[in-house]
Amino acid sequence: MASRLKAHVITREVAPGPDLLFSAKTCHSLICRKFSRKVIELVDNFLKEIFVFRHVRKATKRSASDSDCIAEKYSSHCLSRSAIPILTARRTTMRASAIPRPTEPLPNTLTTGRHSTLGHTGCPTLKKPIGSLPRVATAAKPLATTSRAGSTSSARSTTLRSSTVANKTIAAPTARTSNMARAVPVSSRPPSEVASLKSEITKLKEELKTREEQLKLTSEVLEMQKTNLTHSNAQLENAKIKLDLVESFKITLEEQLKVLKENMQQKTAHNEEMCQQLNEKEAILRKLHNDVVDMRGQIRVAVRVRPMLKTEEESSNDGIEYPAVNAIAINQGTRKGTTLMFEKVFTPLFSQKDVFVNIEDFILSALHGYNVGLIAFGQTGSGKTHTMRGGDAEEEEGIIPRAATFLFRESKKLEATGWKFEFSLSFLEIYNNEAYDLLNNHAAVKLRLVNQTVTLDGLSDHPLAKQSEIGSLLRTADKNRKTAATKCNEYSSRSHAIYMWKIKAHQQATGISTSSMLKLVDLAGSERAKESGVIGQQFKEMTNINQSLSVLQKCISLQKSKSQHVPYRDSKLTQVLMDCLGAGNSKTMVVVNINPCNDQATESKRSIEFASKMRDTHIGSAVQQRDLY
Ligand SMILES: Nc1ncnc2c1ncn2[C@@H]1O[C@H](COP(=O)(O)OP(=O)(O)OP(=O)(O)O)[C@@H](O)[C@H]1O
Repeated sequence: MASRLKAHVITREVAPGPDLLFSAKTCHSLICRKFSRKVIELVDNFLKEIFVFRHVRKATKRSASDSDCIAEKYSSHCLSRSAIPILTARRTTMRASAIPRPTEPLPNTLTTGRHSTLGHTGCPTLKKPIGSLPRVATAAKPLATTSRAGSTSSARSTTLRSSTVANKTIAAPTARTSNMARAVPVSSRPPSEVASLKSEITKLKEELKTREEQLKLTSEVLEMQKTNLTHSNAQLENAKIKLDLVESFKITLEEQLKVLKENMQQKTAHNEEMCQQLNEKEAILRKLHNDVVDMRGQIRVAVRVRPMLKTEEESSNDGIEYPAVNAIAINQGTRKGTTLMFEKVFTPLFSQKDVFVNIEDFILSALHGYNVGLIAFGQTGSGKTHTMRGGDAEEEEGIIPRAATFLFRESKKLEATGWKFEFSLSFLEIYNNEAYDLLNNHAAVKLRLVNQTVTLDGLSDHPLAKQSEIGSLLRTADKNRKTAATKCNEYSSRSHAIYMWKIKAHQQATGISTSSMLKLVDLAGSERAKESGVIGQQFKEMTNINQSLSVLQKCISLQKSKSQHVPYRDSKLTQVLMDCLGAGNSKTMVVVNINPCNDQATESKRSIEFASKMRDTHIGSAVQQRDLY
């Protein structure tokens, strides 16, 4: 422990000369030799002052000459001669790292007495154990030439060190020794040295002042930084508060989002359920609708009696009676006609719109995926073209343009339930038992009958994206269709016109796809050569018209009698209409047009009797035309 209690107080670290060493042993010796309290106090003060000096010097970089002043102070009058030998000096090298920090407690008081623990547990005169005081690196210059006096001290000075003692002993005279007299006071130093020291002091003072200013500046900067730090801390606090708010807001939003998601999921599920129910109900509705249509008859027949024309004012029209809403009887003079029942009887009072409203359900079946045929039948001039094509004015529009409007309107409604539709149009004319394309410069169309199915080679197909596109197509067809003036009709159709709609439908949800066909047929009118007064080409036309209509009637009659062979092949007209007449799976409606004039009663009666036959013709239930994949 004693070795740890060394107190190295180095004066020569600041001034050239030998180092002064107070070892634990020295202190111990000092006390054991019963130095007076005064001496010990002096040593104590010296130690303190040197300690303070070291710290101040470290902080202010004071010069070595200041330490000389301290040494001089003590050497001049403080330590007794007997103590000097104890304060031996020796050269010591101290590590810079061992320099005590300014916070290190100062040595306080040395104690005297035999029972001191100095040398065993540490120096009791110092608050910090002496041994813990560091060594300080020093230069090796002699402190003063007078230090040799210390080496000649009394017999009690036993710890003088080696050969360097004479040069290294600090001038530390005591009051009791004559060595004091040998100490060199400042006043006795050479003037040059004093001037140098003073200059050094002045420099030190200036440096101290500079340092103090720097310290002040640094303090101000520190203060500013403290203020900034406080400000930053306040900002940080604010940011933390905001972050907390944002966090809580985020949590609230997340909770709301969660609730919304749950609601959305529930509503989506509910929606899907509703859609499914809607689809199911729509399917049921369709089936019911088609069942109702099917129950009305195999070939549905309606009769339309046109009004009297201005050219017919001289004729009478009292021969036709309407015993019931769906009944008609045509009298021939005084002979009462048979009352016949039909799907519908349209009197001359029925407008174009009224007629269409009564048959639109039938056309709707085409959107539902069924093949549908609507045929206008009747003698020449009875109003077939008027019923099917109509006039240019909106209220005069016939079934063909109204069907276009209806199909687009209804398809939009069905699109709400997930259906998508594609429409395309083809217009075919059968003139003199040959087929032509009414939308392609009257190009010839070749009919091929394979397995009860007719293929129309060369017939152009025109996609229809908008309802407004139908107008130009109809005008083209009107222009290409053969008409001529006859005695019976100023604009008599000399051909059969078939307006064909191809309808493709697809529903994403159910995966159902259908391809159906709607045929709107404006037949040429049957006529008698005598009445129509046609000759030449028109006679040939009339013959072909009558022949094709005769085959049509024959096919319907044989279909009704469930004959094994129905001669559809005998005419191009019956080949094209085969699927509407019983060989296929179409829903078919025939509108029989009647001339109201009494003088046409025979022909009108023949027409309704044929219509009645058609009504009884079984053509089988229509089948939805689903696409198979
Ligand atoms: N319901 C009606 N209301 C008013 N006019 C009509 C009606 N039906 C037909 N007409 C008129 O009667 C005339 C003959 O009609 P339309 O040309 O349609 O007969 P059609 O049966 O087609 O004759 P064809 O077989 O010779 O072509 C036309 O002038 C037409 O405008």
